[in-house]
Amino acid sequence: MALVTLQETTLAHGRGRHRHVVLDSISLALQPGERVALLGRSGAGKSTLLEALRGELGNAAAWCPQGQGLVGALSVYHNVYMGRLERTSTWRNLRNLLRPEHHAWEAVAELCTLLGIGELLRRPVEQLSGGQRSRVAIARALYQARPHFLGDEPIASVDPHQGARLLRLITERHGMCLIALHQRELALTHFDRVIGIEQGRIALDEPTSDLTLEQLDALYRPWTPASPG
Ligand SMILES: Nc1ncnc2c1ncn2[C@@H]1O[C@H](COP(=O)(O)OP(=O)(O)OP(=O)(O)O)[C@@H](O)[C@H]1O
Repeated sequence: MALVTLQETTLAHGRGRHRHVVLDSISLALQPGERVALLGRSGAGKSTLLEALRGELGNAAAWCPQGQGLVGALSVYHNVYMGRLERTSTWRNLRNLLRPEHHAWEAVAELCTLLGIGELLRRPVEQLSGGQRSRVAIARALYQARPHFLGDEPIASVDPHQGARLLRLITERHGMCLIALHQRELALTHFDRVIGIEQGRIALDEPTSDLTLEQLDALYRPWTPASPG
């Protein structure tokens, strides 16, 4: 049985005169255990689709947002710890903010070491590089320890080699993974299926074994509105 299904669903922003349809009457089903890459040009609707699926999956999916949503003034430890804030009481969270609990510190440290940022635990996130921040955001999503994973360009700021390693870490810890990215080679090598969106529709939805780089490149070609008549 599919984990989540969209059936002729239209996704839009705004209301009334300001309503802007991003994806029109799309259908898709995500299966347990699938690793799915989400591709499409900037503005194609990847984030919009991820938000809709996030609404469907709720707490079953860890969420790694675009732009990371980190708190710059807080340490790496505290940003990662925030992945589980909702699971503990406000009082305990406040106490942990001032004086980290030993077992929470150990768990975050272990995760950060795995991601190559173990030595940065006490460093405020605002003092990190873009790639280091990406890894903090991924650590925070992994710390959520949810069955599935939704990621909006989580490896955008890292080199391909590191990107491949991070994708492996994410996919081996989750059942279904749906990850937006622009690295087409990694989409082919680290995923089972690619969903490509273009001009308000799902233009491609195939197993990676049936796909070539050229087919993925086609999702990024500049498009011109159809000429009249
Ligand atoms: N809150 C919003 N209100 C109105 N329009 C929005 C809103 N968020 C996104 N859009 C519009 O919806 C369309 C799809 O945006 P979306 O962020 O889903 O694209 P994307 O594929 O994730 O792009 P990128 O790769 O640049 O992150 C764009 O035209 C964008 O301007």
